Amino acid sequence: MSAPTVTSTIRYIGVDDKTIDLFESQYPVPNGVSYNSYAILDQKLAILDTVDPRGTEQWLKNLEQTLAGRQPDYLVVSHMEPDHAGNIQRLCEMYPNLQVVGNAKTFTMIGQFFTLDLPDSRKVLVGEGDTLSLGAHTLQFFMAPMVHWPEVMVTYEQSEKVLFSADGFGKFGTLDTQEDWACEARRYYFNIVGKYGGPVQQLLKKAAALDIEIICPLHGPVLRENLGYYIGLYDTWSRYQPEDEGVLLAHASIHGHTAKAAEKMAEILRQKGAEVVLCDLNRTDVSEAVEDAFRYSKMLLAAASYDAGLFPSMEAFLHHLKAKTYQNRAVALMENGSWAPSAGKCMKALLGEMKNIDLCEQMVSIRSAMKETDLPAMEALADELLQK
Ligand SMILES: Cc1cc2nc3c(=O)[nH]c(=O)nc-3n(C[C@H](O)[C@H](O)[C@H](O)COP(=O)(O)O)c2cc1C
Repeated sequence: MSAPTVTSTIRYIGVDDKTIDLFESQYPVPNGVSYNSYAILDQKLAILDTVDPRGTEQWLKNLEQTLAGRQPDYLVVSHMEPDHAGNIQRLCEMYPNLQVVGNAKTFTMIGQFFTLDLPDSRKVLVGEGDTLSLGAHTLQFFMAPMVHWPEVMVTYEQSEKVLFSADGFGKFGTLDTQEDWACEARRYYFNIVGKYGGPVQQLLKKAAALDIEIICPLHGPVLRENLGYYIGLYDTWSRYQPEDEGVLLAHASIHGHTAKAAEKMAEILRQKGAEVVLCDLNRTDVSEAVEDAFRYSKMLLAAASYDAGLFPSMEAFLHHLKAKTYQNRAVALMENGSWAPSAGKCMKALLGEMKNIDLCEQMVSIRSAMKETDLPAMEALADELLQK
């Protein structure tokens, strides 16, 4: 396995999945994903989370190698989503003396997902701040409801100062992927956890009271250096504040004219000194567009009218943004229509359902193809957006 050793007594036993096409059946993961699972070797041996059923075979091999003939005493369940909980039943059946550590909601979900009749003697029910000694290691549990799902909890190991952060600080990409952390962690965060900024803030407050040297998430690399950087990004993201000054210019064109106008608009904005990311919503996965919408301080949307409404890729994008509680951004609109433009009105209505959107008063309305005569209005819209 391409596994990191977390510490000499805390072992990584997770697996890389390079063959999955869509994570959670909707997110493309060109570099795959890792399902992280850990083992703490002490007088008592604890396993922290299992893996997706797609990784069972490799995980069992990693587990066997790490156990080296020992029996695990505890399975700590941070999160019941099947990419982590998929092997709970299997593990409990393999080790009849294994005790499962979870909160009340964990055990309800175990009953829902599995046909596993765990007697009370095999359940260790924990609540906020409870501890469990393994010998030299002490686990402390903190509830993190809605840092993705309601039963989520994180575990802090006191002696080695390790935070097992559940889906928090997760990232797409297998562990052997060489890439910048922030890009795929940001796409993961906003698309998967993004709706739950408030609960993430609550968790960050709890984490601030702990002395953390290592963060072990359930996806992506173990973080052990410069932790302030990662925690700072999570703080910015979960407060819905922009990470960078700049404009996401997202366009939805049918025959290319709206796209051409968007490209011209990008040129105008750049000439005025703005950082611009251009996104063709028809040809870019919406999770990438959602990521950039949250990353930047401003957004300009350019869309074709369609059947007295809005071209579907733009409509879908705005629905995704609303679902992830997009807010606190300045937005400008460009529409295109050949007989009765309707895109602008539709975009305004969808943006009107979001919180704290500072919409430009001006809107550029193009008839079929952008002309020289459209340029003054485009310049003026760019100025208005950049002044916000
Ligand atoms: C199926 C279809 C429906 C359309 N519906 C409208 C409409 O309701 N109102 C309108 O003004 N233009 C409508 N249009 C025209 C588009 O908005 C047109 O493609 C656009 O003006 C040119 O920009 P584009 O090259 O980016 O597609 C429609 C086009 C298509 C193909």
